[in-house]
Amino acid sequence: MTEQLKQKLNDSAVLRWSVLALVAFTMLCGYFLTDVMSPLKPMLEKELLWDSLDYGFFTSAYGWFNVFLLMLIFGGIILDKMGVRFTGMGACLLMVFGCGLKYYAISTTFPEGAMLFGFKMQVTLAALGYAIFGVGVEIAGITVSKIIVKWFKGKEMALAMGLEMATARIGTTLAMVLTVPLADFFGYTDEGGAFHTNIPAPILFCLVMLCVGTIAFFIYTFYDKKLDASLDAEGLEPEEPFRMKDIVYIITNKGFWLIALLCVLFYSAVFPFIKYAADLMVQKYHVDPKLAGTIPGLLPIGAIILTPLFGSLYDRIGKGATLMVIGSVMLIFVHSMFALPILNVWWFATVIMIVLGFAFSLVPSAMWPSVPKIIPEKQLGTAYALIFWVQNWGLMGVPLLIGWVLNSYCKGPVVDGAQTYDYTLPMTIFAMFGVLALIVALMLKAENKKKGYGLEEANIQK
Ligand SMILES: C[C@H](NC(=O)[C@@H](N)CCCCN)C(=O)O
Repeated sequence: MTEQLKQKLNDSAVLRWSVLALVAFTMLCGYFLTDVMSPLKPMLEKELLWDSLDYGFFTSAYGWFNVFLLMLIFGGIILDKMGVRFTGMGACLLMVFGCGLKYYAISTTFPEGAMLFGFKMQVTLAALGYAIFGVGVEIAGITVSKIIVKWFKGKEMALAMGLEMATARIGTTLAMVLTVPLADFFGYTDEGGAFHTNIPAPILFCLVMLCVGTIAFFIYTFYDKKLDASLDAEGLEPEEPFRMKDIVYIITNKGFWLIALLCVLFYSAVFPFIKYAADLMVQKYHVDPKLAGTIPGLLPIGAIILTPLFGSLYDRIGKGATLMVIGSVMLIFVHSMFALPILNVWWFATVIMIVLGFAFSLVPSAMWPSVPKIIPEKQLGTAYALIFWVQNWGLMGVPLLIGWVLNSYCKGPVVDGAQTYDYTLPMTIFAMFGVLALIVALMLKAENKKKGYGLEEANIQK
C-alpha cells in the first residue's frame, strides 16, 4: 500500500465534501425532473387537454414500480449486496431512460382518442416514463444516503445529509421557477395569433441535466474505489456483507417502523402538496399562472438554507426527536391555514409557505440521520429502502387521491376556458396527515426514551 493510503480517505475534509458535492449534484438533477410538471398543470389542461384525474394518475406513477413491483426493496438489497458504485450507476441510467420516455410522450401528438390502459395514450406513456424514472431517483436516493454514512459517520453526518437534501431542493426550486419561463421562451404563436407554451422544452432540459448528473456520479465511483482501498489498508472491511436474515432484524424493530410511518405521513403532506401548490396559488390566492410556481418555489429555497442549519444543530446538540415533533406541529398549522377561507391574498400564502419551509427542514434534517442510530450500517441500504418503500405508498397514493377529490368534489365554474377548483377539502386532507405525523413523532420520542437509541444526543463524537 502506498504511504498516502495509510490514512483513511474520508479523514480528508476536502475530499469528503467534494464527493458530497458530486453525488448531491446528481440528486439535484433527479429532483428537478421529479417536480418539473407541477407548475405546468394549468398548461397541461389547456394545451394537452389533460384533466385533474389525468394529472393525478400521471403524478402517482412515480411510485407504481417502487411500490407494487417492490423495486425499491430489491434496490436496497442490491445496494447492500453489490455496493454503491454498481447500484448508483444503474439508478442514474434508469432516470435517464425514464425521462427520455416521458419526453417522447409529451412531445408526440397521438391520434385523437388513442387510449392505453383506459387512459389517454400520452398520459399513460408519460406516466410509464415517470414510473421508471421514479425507480431510478429513489434508488439513487438510498444509494446517496449510504454514501454519506460511508464518508461521514462519526463526523458531520447530519450536516452532510442536510447539505445533500438542500442541494437536491435546488432542483425542486429550479422546477418551480424555471419551468414556465422555459416553456414560454420556446413557445410559438399559431396562425390564429394564439400563443402556445412549449411543454416538452423543460423536460428536454431535464434530460440533458440528468445526463450531466450521471457523469457526476460516474466520477464519484473512482473516489469510492479509492475509499475502499484506504479502508482495506487500515485493516477495516469496506462494507460488512449483508445477509437476508438482516431484513428480519430491521422489520422487527419498533423504532424502524415509527421512523417509516413518520416518513410516509410527513412526506405525504409535503411532496404531493408541491404537485398541487402552483395550482392552489392560482385557484385560491389568484396568482397569475405564469408566476404561480414562484411562491411554492420559496418552500425548497427555505429548506436549502435551513436543512443544513438544523442538521448541524442535530450534529452538535442533538434533540433529533424533539425537532421532528416541532416540525410536525408546524405542518398542521400550515395546512390548516391553507384550508381555512381566510386571507386569500398572495402575501399570506407566501408567509405560510415560508413556515412550511421550516417544517420541511426540521423533520428531514433530524429523521434521516436518526436511521443509523437505530439500524446497523451493514443493513442501512435495506433499511433506507424499506423506509422509502413505505413512503412511496404515500407519494403514489396521495397525488391520485387529491386529483380524484378535486375532479369529483371541488370543481367550480369554467372561467376563460380554464377549470376552477376549490382547494378546501384537499388542504384539510393534507392537515390530517400532519396530525397523524405528530402522533407518530411523539411515539418515536417516547420509544427513544425507552430504548435509548440516542436520538436526543449529538452526532459528533468528541
Ligand atoms: C431524502 C429525502 N428523499 C426522499 O424522501 C425520497 N424518497 C423522495 C424523493 C422525492 C423527490 N421529490 C428528501 O428529499 O427529503
